[in-house]
Amino acid sequence: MSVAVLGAGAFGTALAVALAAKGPVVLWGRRIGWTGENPLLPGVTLPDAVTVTERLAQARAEVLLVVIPAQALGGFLQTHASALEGRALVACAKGIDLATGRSPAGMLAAACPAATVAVLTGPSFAADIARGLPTALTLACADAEAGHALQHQLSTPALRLYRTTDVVGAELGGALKNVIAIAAGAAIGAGLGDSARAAIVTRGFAEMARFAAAQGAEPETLAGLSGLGDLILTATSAQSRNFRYGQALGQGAAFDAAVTVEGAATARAVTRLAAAQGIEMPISALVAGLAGGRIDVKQAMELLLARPLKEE
Ligand SMILES: NC(=O)C1=CN([C@@H]2O[C@H](COP(=O)(O)OP(=O)(O)OC[C@H]3O[C@@H](n4cnc5c(N)ncnc54)[C@H](OP(=O)(O)O)[C@@H]3O)[C@@H](O)[C@H]2O)C=CC1
Ligand SMILES: O=C(CO)COP(=O)(O)O
Repeated sequence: MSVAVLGAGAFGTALAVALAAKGPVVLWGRRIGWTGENPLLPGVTLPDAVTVTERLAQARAEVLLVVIPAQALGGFLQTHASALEGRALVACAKGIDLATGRSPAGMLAAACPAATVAVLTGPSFAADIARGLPTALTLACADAEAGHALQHQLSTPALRLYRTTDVVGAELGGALKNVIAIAAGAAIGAGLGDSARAAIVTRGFAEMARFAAAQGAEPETLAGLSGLGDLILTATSAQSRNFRYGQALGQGAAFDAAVTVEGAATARAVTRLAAAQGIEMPISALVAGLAGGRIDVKQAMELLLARPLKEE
């Protein structure tokens, strides 16, 4: 099986490094301005088995891992969908597209109807994967047979993939945990304490599960690696860009706009979808307000605490 990774950011590069343990990997980026070490993944030297290219035609593999941020994926597909058609496409981004309300796998399936679409998601920092640290992820594919094959093709001794056919649940867990991680970071940044963070993470998980169930996801998927597992990682680690962005909001500090923070746009996208479906997502709505600069953390907390008392 041949593998190519599309998107040479931190995560794409890390996945290419990990999969190079099993054979040659092509890593495609639209503008590779580096040699030897990707500045988005400092300290990681590429193995010889990884070929880096700016020519998409060189990424002619059977399995393509698509690791382009959710809000950029639509633009990429507009130009390049025909080059991806008919292959096994593994969506690795975590978000919901603001323009269409679709998940990355949904966007791939719409753009490439003859492709087999799967999802790779779960708790994993690029730096950990690239260093070969043990990691467990979820491989989701509606086609159980194809999912089984991909699970084995993409697992390595350090990267252990569990499989599911619940694509919707796996993707929503990964997208929504970023939103809640921003809220957790904001609470810590504003000095509200670890107890407040635990409350936000737990109530945030409740709204993740509520929204996902309404889209047809299995509750077990949300409670697994792709949902709760990734929420725990992202809401508790300063390695997370979403958490750090939230922290900056809580501190009233500036944050580098060039850093990928999927949860900011996803908060807006999910708030819009939830409102249209009558689903209550108070924390996500407040994160959308915070990210849009419409409210500050103090106002957000006042609004949360003023909500009517209710059953858990
Ligand atoms: N980093 C991590 O630890 C993890 C990340 N993820 C997910 O992976 C996805 C990618 O994140 P990550 O790699 O970290 O992000 P980075 O910010 O490190 O890199 C993003 C990459 O996407 C490229 N890109 C942006 N727009 C396009 C486009 N239109 N066409 C082609 N390439 C494009 C950028 O290229 P350019 O420099 O040219 O703009 C850049 O190389 C996100 O959804 C993230 O949530 C998932 C798990 C872990
Ligand atoms: O998805 C991730 C960990 O599983 C990476 O999180 P950040 O994008 O917040 O860094």
